[in-house]
Amino acid sequence: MSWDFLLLLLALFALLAFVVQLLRFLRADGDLTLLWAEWQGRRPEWELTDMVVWVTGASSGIGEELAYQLSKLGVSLVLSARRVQELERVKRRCLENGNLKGKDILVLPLDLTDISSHEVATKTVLQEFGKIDILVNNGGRSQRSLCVETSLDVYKELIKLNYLGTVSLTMCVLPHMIERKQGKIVTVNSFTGIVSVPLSSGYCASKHALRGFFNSLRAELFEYPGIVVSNIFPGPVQSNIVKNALTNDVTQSVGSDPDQPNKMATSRCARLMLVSMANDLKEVWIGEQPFLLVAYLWQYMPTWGMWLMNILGKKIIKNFKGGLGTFSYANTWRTKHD
Ligand SMILES: NC(=O)c1ccc[n+]([C@@H]2O[C@H](COP(=O)([O-])OP(=O)(O)OC[C@H]3O[C@@H](n4cnc5c(N)ncnc54)[C@H](O)[C@@H]3O)[C@@H](O)[C@H]2O)c1
Repeated sequence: MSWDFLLLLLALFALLAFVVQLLRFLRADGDLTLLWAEWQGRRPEWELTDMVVWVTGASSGIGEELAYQLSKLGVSLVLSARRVQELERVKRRCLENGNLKGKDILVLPLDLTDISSHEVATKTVLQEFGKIDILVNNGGRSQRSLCVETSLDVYKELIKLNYLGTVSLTMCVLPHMIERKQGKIVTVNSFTGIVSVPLSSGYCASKHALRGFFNSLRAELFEYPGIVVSNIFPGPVQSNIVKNALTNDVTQSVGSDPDQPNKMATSRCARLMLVSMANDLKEVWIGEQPFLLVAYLWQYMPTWGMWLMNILGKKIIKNFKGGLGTFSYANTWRTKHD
């Protein structure tokens, strides 16, 4: 066999390996660090047991599903949102399907916009369980309205809830984590904290603000390597986020979500969040294609990302005005993961 032939074989093999990796990447539903952690990293079942985990927005969607998966890991859970009956329902399901006893779950009603209540809520958790290992800043609301038609009250509400409410609760919990020199602050951001999309200007602004705040906070906590500040950026996930999204009027919500079947399963998103927590990942992207690729494009080639968004934006706005799902343009090229 000649050297030329051997080199050709080697080149073909390298090309094949590259194509396989590219295809894997195109089917990925998380960033590569996260998928590596899921494959080779620490498992939530080993790492997160015996922890006290406080989840805001636990009455619905991602927070609710996270509560169910956490309840199977043997953690102590604090469930917060505004509606007590909904939290009690989630608690009952956690007890039915998980490994916890009634005393392991605290239902703690909390309105993120009622900032004056956050200190008392934090003290209540500490009195009940003596520590907070993980704060999951998950509660929030989205928006579907054109900027030019939107009342300033909508912007105020989104910043008050998504940004200031989250910052305020974090500031209440932080001194306790600093005292213990350990803890995890996990904030559910969004792809819209990276990519700016039409119809969500106030929501994008609140999520971009969260990204800036928590990245600065992490840098300030350099003396406390045991405190992990983790930002989770999901793409579209099945939940009530669009149904409850604000419109151009702060008293009105959207009320329905035609896109629901086209989104990532809530259970998959929650599982990848647990993997991130177990592996102390600091920036985590979770989403199906093509949304994940759009996030990569926006982050690494912003001019192309903005060019693409101008094209998609027209379609998104047209769909919204026609009462269709805003993502229906993406249905032809989606990966499906359970
Ligand atoms: N579902 C998605 O497509 C998606 C994508 C990216 C990011 N997110 C983020 O995920 C988080 C969870 O949203 P979801 O998708 O599960 O939606 P959801 O509407 O199903 O759940 C939102 C939760 O936040 C709570 N909440 C709303 N206002 C509150 C307030 N004033 N005080 C306390 N709690 C309040 C709700 O009661 C609910 O429990 C949000 O921060 C959202 O921005 C969602």
